[in-house]
Amino acid sequence: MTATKTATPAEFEARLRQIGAERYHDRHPFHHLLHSGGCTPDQVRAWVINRYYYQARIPMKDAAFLSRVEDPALRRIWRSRIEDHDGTAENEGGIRRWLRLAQAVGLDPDYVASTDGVLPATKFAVDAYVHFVRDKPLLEAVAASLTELFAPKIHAERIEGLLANYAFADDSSLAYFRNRLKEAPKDVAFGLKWVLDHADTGEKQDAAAAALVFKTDVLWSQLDALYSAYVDPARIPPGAWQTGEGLLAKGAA
Ligand SMILES: O=C(O)c1cc(C(=O)O)c2c(n1)C(=O)C(=O)c1cc(C(=O)O)[nH]c1-2
Repeated sequence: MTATKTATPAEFEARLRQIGAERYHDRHPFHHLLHSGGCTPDQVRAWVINRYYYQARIPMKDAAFLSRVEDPALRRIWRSRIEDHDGTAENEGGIRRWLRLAQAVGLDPDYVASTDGVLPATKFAVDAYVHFVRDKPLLEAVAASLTELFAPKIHAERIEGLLANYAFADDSSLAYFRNRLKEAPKDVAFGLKWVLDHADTGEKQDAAAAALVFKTDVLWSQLDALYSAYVDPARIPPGAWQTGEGLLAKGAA
C-alpha cells in the first residue's frame, strides 16, 4: 500500500472544514423544524430531554480525556471545559443553564436531570463518543471535539430562531447558547491548532479526519432518533419520554 501523502496544515484544515460543511447536524431536518418554529411544545421538550444527555456526558468525556493526558500544560488548558459545564463558585455552568431551559419549556428539571426517558439511540450515540475519547489516541480524541468549529453558527441560528418563534424563549432560557458563543471559540482555536500541529503525517491526518466524521455521525444519529420518535413516524421506543411525563407542577414555572 502506498503511504498517504501529507497535506499542508492549510490543506488539512480545509479538509476538516469540508467534513463539517457536508455532514454537520445543522443540515438535519430536525434543526430546520426547530429553528423555523415548526416544532410542537412536546417536540421541543423531547429535544431538551435528549440533548440534556449530551450536555451531561460532555464533562465526563473531558474528564476521561484528562485522565489520559500526561502533559500538565495540556491538562490545564483542557480542564476549563469541565468548569464551563459543571460551573465554578462564580459561574453557574452549562448544565444548570440547560436545566433553566428545561424549566422554561415546562419540564421538571429533576426529571430531565434523572435522564429517565432519554431515547435508547441517544444514549448509544453519546456513550459511543465518551468511549471513543476514553479509548482512542489523543489526536483522534481532540479531533472529534472539532465539530465545535461549526457550533457557533448553529447556536446563533438557534437563538434567533427560538426568539422569533417560541414564547418560552428569552435571555434566561437561552443563556446556555449565549454562553457557548463566548466559551467555544477559545476551545476550538486551541483544539484546531493542536490537531494541525500533531497530525504531521498523512496517516495521522486520515485518522483525525475519520474521528471528525465519527463525531458528526454521533450528532446526526441523535437527531435521527429524535425525528423518528417524535416527528415522523412518531414511533416512541419503549421506556422513552411520553407526552405528559416529567412536567412541572402547574404554577411552578
Ligand atoms: O448545539 C449544538 O449543535 C452543539 C454541538 C456541539 C458539537 O458540535 O459537538 C457541542 C455543543 N453544542 C455544545 O454546546 C458543547 O458544549 C459541546 C462540547 C462539545 C465537545 O465535543 O466537546 N461539543 C459541543
